[in-house]
Amino acid sequence: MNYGELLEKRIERAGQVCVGIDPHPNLLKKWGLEQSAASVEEFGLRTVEAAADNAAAVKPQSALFECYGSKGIAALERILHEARQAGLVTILDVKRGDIGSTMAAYARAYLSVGAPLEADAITVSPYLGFGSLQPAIDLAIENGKGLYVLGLTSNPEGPEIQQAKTKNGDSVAKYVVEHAAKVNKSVCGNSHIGPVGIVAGATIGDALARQNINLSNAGVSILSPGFGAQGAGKQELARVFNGVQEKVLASASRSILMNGPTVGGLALAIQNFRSQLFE
Ligand SMILES: O=c1ccn([C@@H]2O[C@H](COP(=O)(O)O)[C@@H](O)[C@H]2O)c(=O)[nH]1
Repeated sequence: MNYGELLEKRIERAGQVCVGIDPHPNLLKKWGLEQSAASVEEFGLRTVEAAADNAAAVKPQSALFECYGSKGIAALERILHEARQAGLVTILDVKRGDIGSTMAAYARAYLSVGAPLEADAITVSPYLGFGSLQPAIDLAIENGKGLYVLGLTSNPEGPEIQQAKTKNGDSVAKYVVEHAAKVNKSVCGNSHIGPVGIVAGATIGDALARQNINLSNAGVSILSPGFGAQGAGKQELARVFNGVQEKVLASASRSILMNGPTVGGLALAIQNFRSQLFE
């Protein structure tokens, strides 16, 4: 099964919702956990349990595990493994991007079958040139994995680069989307979700329309952070993604995780997030 098929199947069952696993120090404290690798593992596993029946995907934030060194990475490995066992789509938010030869190694680290940090998809940065991502694209296609390329990120600093104009007058973000669409078309004709998705924050206002970015025929899954703690809600989902809402995988971390530490509290928060956006 390729990434698009996996995601579609899971969304059909549990909705267009992704739960971020971001064990920030203040959340660990709120959950009554100390700051340690064992705690972030506990934090992640409880979140996975809560998401298992209520979300399509989980998105661990790699940085918040890397803080704890090798033990934090081991915790991340276990969480990714358990999430995949639970049938969740795993998107590792690791925002990798490097020259092609190194990108190939990053791709092997996350997108190889049986790798310790194997995920179903990862986030990648196109700012060394879209072509630098080719080794990751190739491995994703080979192994039925996915990539989410940073297109229009949810943070306020994003537009200065992402919405800057390229030589032909189009924005960098439009260029990124067009390249993603080209890959998806070559793999699956754009009628289904292809291996290359786009990160587009729910906080970007009318950026898609202003830059004439068409996501409807691009074969992309749209990973959309910005909900909850960053301020976006149902109105933004409708306005920002007018006409392409069915492609959105809405992601929230802190606004859900603040409802821990119990699995029941987290599960309810995920259900509420889903119903507030999609019902
Ligand atoms: O454009 C982007 C890309 C990634 N993120 C990541 O998503 C979560 C958001 O957390 P919240 O607590 O829901 O704000 C976090 O891991 C970011 O690194 C993003 O916010 N925007």
